Amino acid sequence: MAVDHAAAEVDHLAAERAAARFDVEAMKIAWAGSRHAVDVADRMARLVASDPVFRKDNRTMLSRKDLFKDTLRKAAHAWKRIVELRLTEEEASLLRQYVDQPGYVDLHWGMFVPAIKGQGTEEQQKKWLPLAYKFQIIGCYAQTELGHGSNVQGLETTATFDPMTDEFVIHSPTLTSSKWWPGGLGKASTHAVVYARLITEGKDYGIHGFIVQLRSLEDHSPLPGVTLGDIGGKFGSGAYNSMDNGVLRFDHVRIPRDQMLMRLSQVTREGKYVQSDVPKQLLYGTMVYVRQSIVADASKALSRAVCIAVRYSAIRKQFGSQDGGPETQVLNYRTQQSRLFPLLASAYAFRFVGDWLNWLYTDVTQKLEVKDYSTLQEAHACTAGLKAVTTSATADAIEECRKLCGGHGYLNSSGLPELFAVYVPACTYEGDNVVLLLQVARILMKTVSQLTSGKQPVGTMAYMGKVQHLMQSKCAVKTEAFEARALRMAVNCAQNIGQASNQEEGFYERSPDLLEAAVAHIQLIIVTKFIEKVHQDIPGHGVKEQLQNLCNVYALYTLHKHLGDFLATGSLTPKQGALANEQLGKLYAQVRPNAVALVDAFNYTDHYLGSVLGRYDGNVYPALYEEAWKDPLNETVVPEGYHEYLRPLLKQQLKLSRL
Ligand SMILES: CCCCCCCCCCCCCCCC(=O)SCCNC(=O)CCNC(=O)[C@H](O)C(C)(C)COP(=O)(O)OP(=O)(O)OC[C@H]1O[C@@H](n2cnc3c(N)ncnc32)[C@H](O)[C@@H]1OP(=O)(O)O
Ligand SMILES: Cc1cc2nc3c(=O)[nH]c(=O)nc-3n(C[C@H](O)[C@H](O)[C@H](O)COP(=O)(O)OP(=O)(O)OC[C@H]3O[C@@H](n4cnc5c(N)ncnc54)[C@H](O)[C@@H]3O)c2cc1C
Repeated sequence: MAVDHAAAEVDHLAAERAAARFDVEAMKIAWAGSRHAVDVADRMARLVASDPVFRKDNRTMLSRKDLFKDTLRKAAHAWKRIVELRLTEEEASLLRQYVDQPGYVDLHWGMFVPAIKGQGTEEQQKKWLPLAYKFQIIGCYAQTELGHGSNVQGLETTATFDPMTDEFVIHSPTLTSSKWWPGGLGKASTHAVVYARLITEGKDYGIHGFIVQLRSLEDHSPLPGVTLGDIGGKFGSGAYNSMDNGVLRFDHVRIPRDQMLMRLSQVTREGKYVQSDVPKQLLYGTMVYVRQSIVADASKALSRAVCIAVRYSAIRKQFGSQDGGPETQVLNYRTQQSRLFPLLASAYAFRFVGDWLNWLYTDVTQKLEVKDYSTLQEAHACTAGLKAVTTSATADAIEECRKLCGGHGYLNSSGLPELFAVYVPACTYEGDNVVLLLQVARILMKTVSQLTSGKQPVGTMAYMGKVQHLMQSKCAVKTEAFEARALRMAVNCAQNIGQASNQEEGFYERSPDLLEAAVAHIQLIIVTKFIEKVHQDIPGHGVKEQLQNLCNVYALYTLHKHLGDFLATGSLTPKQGALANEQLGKLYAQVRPNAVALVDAFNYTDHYLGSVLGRYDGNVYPALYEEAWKDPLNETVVPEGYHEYLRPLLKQQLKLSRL
């Protein structure tokens, strides 16, 4: 008798859900942060999913032009809904998230508005923000150039003050000074915050921000002296190609003096440069803001990939029966668990450290308002380091999830190829991850060098103050081992640098080790914040226990993966390392019955997930089958090109065989 495999698979997910040992609704709250957060997210996700304009299942089949137009249409429709329904800022930003299509709107709200808020004076904010809030202007963030991205101080665009006319002249003196990459610049933006070298009274004062109009507000044509366009197709089909990353050149474009963002420093009517009493690093404030939102974004991308891979692994069966009986769900294979469950634990870890980072950012911002700059370095180190570690781990994890889904994971309809292609530039934008980790390493070296002077490190570096204890002690398998590993790696680097002829040379020579020391420090932060989370009062049957398990999985997996560091620094013995690995295997067995419910707690709609493999109902095979027929190649039974290229070939073979 023919078995209806499809029906059996659906039942599988129901059985998985029934077997879970915790309250999924309560876990949804723990994941989202509050009952309110669950409800708002749920409402916005459903609003998007039920609206045909937000359809995205055909995205990978659209040409670049059609995809871009579709992005404009979705952005306009989203704005219309936001206005019609009078959505709050929180609701509007969730709605944009669930539309899930990168576009100019991300840069407008994500960087242009924050740059004006952070670096503009009150009058400048009063003038420009209402225009931006109502979309009467569209803005982007034009910092990176063809020749320089990481080295911000090396940018070449100039803004020369002309006291005769009270204007700045914005100019691109070389090809390499062309702005290159800014999202939304290529086709959509009317304005940009442009970063350029300020020159006044013949002196170069370095990089400053300027608001520059690029396109006419009448017909969208470029203003005189402005050359701009899109920089071309990017990695993957669909994916980040919905974004118009652009190129921009200026030929002596004049802007009024008051379009220099003047909160941090000013140029007077006479052309005098006046530095405010705020640290010049605040120029980098927009990047700090975006880096913290990128960390929050990492847990979203990772949880999506893991949700697809866990549900599909519960559906997919291979081997296990020689006599026609049921095969084994691939989720039951120990290897599948040891690859997948650490990623599930990482999604939760990144979610909680992202919440903490958001708290830190808010705290630092409030301190800045009362001119307390003491936590600026901590904010920079944490945002840069966490951005680097979470995005690298997430990009690798999405690719691992694709492999965990076998052949079907390679299909666009699995959602994983597009998710990877959209996500992977996060390792580069907003600061290349290596460059950012070296920033963390510099701060670590500074902290180590100050230990002897008795200066007590604070914040996430406070553990380094326990140097006497951590350099000597044998550690139990818990946070202390992570602290000892991070501190000892940093101290080793500092000692090696100290032996070089000069500090800079030593830093350069030791930079590969410094990267690893920075990663160790950031992983300590992630583990610590996860532990702090599970020590909180978390309501709901079994929820705290599940989070405790995942926290242990994250810590022990990280330990296992970097065992070399722990052993080389003597932070653990080989025996402890082996025990930790034993323990990890046992934890996987505890995660197994809860795995499907743990990804259900992310509360993603099928629309947002965008994956036939990750469907909530588990009805994978009919959906895969149906999806295949939608491909444009299947519009005709006999393919285009048959008469030109296949038929002559086949006929020729026939003639040859008759010879
Ligand atoms: C789908 C929808 C999703 C939406 C959800 C949201 C996601 C949103 C996605 C948006 C989509 C992509 C959007 C991409 C947008 C770009 O990519 S915009 C361009 C980003 N560009 C970068 O990140 C460039 C990276 N480079 C840099 O940040 C800096 O130049 C570097 C590397 C930090 C070097 O800075 P530097 O001033 O040359 O040199 P350095 O001597 O190292 O630093 C000087 C001092 O400043 C300090 N410092 C450096 N940086 C900072 C800082 N940021 N803060 C405070 N202090 C700092 C240093 O610690 C140092 O301190 P001291 O030792 O003197 O005390
Ligand atoms: C999708 C996307 C969107 C973007 N959006 C924007 C935007 O909206 N606005 C904007 O202004 N920019 C944007 N960017 C640009 C982005 O910020 C830069 O690409 C990024 O900062 C990296 O700089 P880079 O390209 O100069 O890389 P490079 O610095 O040239 O990196 C090349 C290699 O050199 C290494 N390297 C560089 N410096 C060092 C060092 N000191 N020590 C050791 N190794 C080093 C890097 O690790 C990397 O391996 C975007 C980029 C992408 C990919």
